[in-house]
Amino acid sequence: MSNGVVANGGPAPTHTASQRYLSTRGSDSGLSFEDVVLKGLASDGGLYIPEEIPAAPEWESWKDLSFVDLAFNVLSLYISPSEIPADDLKDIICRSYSTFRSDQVTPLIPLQDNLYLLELFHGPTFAFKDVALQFLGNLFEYFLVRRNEGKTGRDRYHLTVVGATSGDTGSAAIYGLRGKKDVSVFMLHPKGRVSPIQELQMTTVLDANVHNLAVTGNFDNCQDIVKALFADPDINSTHKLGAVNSINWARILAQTVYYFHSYFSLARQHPGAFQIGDKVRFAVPSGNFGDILAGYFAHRMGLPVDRLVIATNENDILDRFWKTGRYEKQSAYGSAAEGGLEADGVKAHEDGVKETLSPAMDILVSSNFERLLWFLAYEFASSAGMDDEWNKKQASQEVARWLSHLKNKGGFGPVYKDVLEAARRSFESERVSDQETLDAIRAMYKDVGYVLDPHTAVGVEAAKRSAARSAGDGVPGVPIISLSTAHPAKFAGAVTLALQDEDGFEFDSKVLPPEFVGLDRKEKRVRDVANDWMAVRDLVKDEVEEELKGQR
Ligand SMILES: Cc1ncc(COP(=O)(O)O)c(C=O)c1O
Ligand SMILES: N[C@@H](CCOP(=O)(O)O)C(=O)O
Repeated sequence: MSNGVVANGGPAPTHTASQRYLSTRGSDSGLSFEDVVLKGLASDGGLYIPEEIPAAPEWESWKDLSFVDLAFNVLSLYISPSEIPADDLKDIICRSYSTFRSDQVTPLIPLQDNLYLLELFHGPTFAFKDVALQFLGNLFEYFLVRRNEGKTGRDRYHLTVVGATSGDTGSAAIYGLRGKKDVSVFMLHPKGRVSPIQELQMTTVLDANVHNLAVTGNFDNCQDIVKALFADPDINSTHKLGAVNSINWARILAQTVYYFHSYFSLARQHPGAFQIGDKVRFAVPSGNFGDILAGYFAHRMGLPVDRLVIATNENDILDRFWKTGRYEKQSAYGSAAEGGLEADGVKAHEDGVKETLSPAMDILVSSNFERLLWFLAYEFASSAGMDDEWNKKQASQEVARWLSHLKNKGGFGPVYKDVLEAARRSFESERVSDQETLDAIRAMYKDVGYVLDPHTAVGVEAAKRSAARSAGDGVPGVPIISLSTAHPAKFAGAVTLALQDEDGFEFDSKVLPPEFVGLDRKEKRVRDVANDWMAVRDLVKDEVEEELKGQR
């Protein structure tokens, strides 16, 4: 296909056909939006990407649109009316954002100087995941109602969602899917390694279709179990597995909207001073690389992005890649885990993951990085002057090779110089320690009275360093939008640690929203499971069977 593409050139947009999708590892191509949303992960283990990135035509004219209308325009570039009629898509979008507490959905807050905070936590579970998962929950429901029309009993398409969470995806997915017909949800979290509020948000949801599994292990173990289930042809075909993690393309797509929205908010806040067409920088607290990848897509669609600043905590595989061109689970230049140390008081597990104050980013391997790698490899292949099919094939082969090295040897790289240079043209990266996170929370509270959550603080610290670097290079003045990915009340421990000695600070009155009060007195449901994908597979099968018996 065809229309309005920036990735590979092509004619002007007409947007009558949906984008087609391919797997980053090359085995699948030509899939529809509905196929990739329901399948989640490709059968070769790859992630789905659009075959082309559409240019947003006349995006400048979207400046005064509401969030919902803007979302409709952005999503329509990827979903044609032949796949979801326009009125239905509008209805799905409206319902998804009617659950948010802010009428702007994702408001932009001026913090200081040229620094702005994009508050993404006004959805039901107080984290940025709601923006995509409210939409994805309604999208699943829409496709299932359509597929199951006139069908009864075992003929109905029943989706078995399996997801891994370090805390936020879990509750957002559960709130997006609880009580929905024809869907069961299994969320795996690392036992004891999510914050108390996050755990309560998940385990106090008692709907029959919601199943919380506490895995003895870390987040990467949970993610590996999910990927092993998707790779198992048996359960995948008998149980029609679905994904809610950012491996699901719909997650990334929905998140591109707030990059556009915040850009326009900035223009509206500064008429005259900030013109449409001026560049901005985005700083993004990063773990699985989904949120910042959405920014990359917005940029490729035409949004004037100067740089995307990756902000990692001490689990810094991304930062190390941007500095060295190597993507390795263990740091070659020494980590607390290798030395068995407790650097800066950070607990390092034998598995290499460090337990930090920003636990949602305690990730060894960032799954969405694979999608960026494909585009970088594609750009590199395109310089050889061959046809587009060849370029795509080359990119997929390269990605498959890199990912196989990651799996079998624990890493790959250094990548080709051109690939790293292309990565550095769009992105820069920063690593922020726990101590620096606490300092950032404290400084922002002292300076402007704003309470940052620890993940957001990692982003803000990175944003400030990025601004300082630009000023040093003689190019000051680019506004920076730092993404605020969670409400501070979700991470009481870190926030209290940072602010307990500040005059007048009191967590319950200053930070805690009424929605969290009394959560710990509610009934909970959760099952402990070993770090063993086959045990999880058997449990999922049994539980789905029970659920279906109860319904039919
Ligand atoms: C609060 C918070 N901030 C940042 C991140 C990192 O986002 P991503 O995994 O999309 O890079 C997460 C988890 O995904 C999160 O829950
Ligand atoms: N930080 C995440 C980890 C899963 O990331 P996802 O964006 O791929 O779902 C979480 O909160 O669960």
